[in-house]
Amino acid sequence: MSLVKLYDTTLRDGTQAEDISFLVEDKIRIAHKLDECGIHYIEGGWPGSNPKDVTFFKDIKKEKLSQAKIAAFGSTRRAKITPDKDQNLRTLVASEADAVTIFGKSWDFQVHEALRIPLEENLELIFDSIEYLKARMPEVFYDAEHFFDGYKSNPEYALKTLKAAEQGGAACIILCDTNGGTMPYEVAAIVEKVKATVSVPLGIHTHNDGECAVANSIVAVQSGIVQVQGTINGFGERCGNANLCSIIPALKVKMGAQCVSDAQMRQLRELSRYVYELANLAPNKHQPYVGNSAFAHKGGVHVSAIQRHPETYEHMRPELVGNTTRVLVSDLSGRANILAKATEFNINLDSKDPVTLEILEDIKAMENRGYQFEGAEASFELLMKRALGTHRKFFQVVGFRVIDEKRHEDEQPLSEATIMVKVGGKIEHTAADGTGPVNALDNALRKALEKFYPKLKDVKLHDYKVRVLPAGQGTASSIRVLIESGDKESRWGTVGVSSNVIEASYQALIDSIEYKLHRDEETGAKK
Ligand SMILES: CC(=O)SCCNC(=O)CCNC(=O)[C@H](O)C(C)(C)COP(=O)(O)OP(=O)(O)OC[C@H]1O[C@@H](n2cnc3c(N)ncnc32)[C@H](O)[C@@H]1OP(=O)(O)O
Ligand SMILES: CC(=O)C(=O)O
Repeated sequence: MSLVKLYDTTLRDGTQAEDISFLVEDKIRIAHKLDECGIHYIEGGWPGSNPKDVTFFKDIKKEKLSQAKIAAFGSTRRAKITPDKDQNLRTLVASEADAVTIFGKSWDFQVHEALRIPLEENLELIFDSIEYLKARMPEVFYDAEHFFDGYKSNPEYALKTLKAAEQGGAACIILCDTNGGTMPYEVAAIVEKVKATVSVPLGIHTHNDGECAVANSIVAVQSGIVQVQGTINGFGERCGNANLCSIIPALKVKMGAQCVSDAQMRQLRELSRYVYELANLAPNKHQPYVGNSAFAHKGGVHVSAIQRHPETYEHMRPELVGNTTRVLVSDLSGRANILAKATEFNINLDSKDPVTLEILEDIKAMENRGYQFEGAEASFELLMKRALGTHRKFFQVVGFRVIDEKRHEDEQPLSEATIMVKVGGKIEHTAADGTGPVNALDNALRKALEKFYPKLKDVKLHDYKVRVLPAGQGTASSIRVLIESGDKESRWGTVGVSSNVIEASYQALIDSIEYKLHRDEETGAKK
């Protein structure tokens, strides 16, 4: 299959998503990453919309990209004025972008309702806006907005709008499923009709309202489309755009199409996470191809089989997109899960070793009480060490007390914790306050232990999640606390369960500190 050009609109349509906004500096950084990953066109924004997008086009001119072209976005001219008087078209030219993309109406209903102009006049808008830009810009693309809905409503008129774009000189006409409700079989049939009418190369731009954006893009490529528009992680207006993180491997691995190199595709997971990070959003762990769970195996039958051959439960090798196979441990585990985890932690276990069965039974009993080890791999590693007798007790908590006090209804509550620990025969008794009882307990515990283990100063609490487990007993039901801690080298998760939230937090905090001390000892890190 021939080359499919990738056109990324994360910086324009991506920012039309609720919760997503990028600073100009973020946009420049993302543009560099997209360029490194082999994206052919990067739509930087709509310069006629806001000063930030104008600045992006000014600033990106000073940057050196290895291959990507920068595209500016806008609409056809407004009615009743000539293109040279249209501020939007003028700012597109002033952007000095490598390419320009304008959208225009294909659907008679939109012309009547959104533009409120005669159908013929819309054809003029499309034709002369493109003609004007074509004379001034290196490359002009035409986004045929609502094309599929327009075609279904009035095929003759929808095709006429494309003819106007072709006559105006568009280098590529992009068929848009703007409302995102088109089905894959409709895309295939309509693209065939378009190919019989226009000879300009075609592109596709789909939205995900019917959950078919990726499928629709793939079908369009199968039907001969040569440009695919989409966004990283599928960010975009309403339910989002076609997700390039899924489209790229689908094109390369499944369809044998050329788009980016193998090395560039291996950066896809990193690119996905980079964009989440700059958007200040947590990555979607269940995202196909690049998510943490995309190649994570939980069922014992699956884990046993993938160890015999990964293709038994993986549709492709995760390394191709920079991802990895993961094995989860839960009450759905069998011996294979435990053995795989042991290997990951450099622990020697045999499937026939009674310890393996003991660990498996412990896990199932603990999960039954509400523990969950999927996000708490550090607690699981400690559990294995306890079963194997390799767990070392670095300290002993003799006791603790947490006080939460509100002295006046207008005052913030005060939290204070005192703790007594024993390390190698020495007793340490400390107190600390905190923004809440758990924070106070964490501060007191670390204050007591830092004297003996100064590296604990590096440990930070990154995430704290509390889940009330369904028991139907109101405040007497069990509480599960999941903590994510980290130091300069890595992050790790621990878990605690109790009917008392402080006790559950305490268990997770103790595991976190014990994990850090074990790991430092094993890696030879200085106290
Ligand atoms: C399918 C898509 O995703 S298209 C991209 C959508 N993205 C955005 O809208 C984000 C950026 N937009 C903006 O900053 C603003 O909407 C602007 C600056 C572009 C325009 O702002 P305003 O002039 O205040 O117009 P408003 O936002 O109300 O939009 C309606 C106007 O757009 C016009 N319009 C809509 N589509 C088109 C089109 N394809 N060609 C020409 N004009 C169009 C309408 O006719 C209407 O103009 P009118 O009020 O003179 O009749
Ligand atoms: C152009 C565009 O963003 C759309 O039609 O959805």
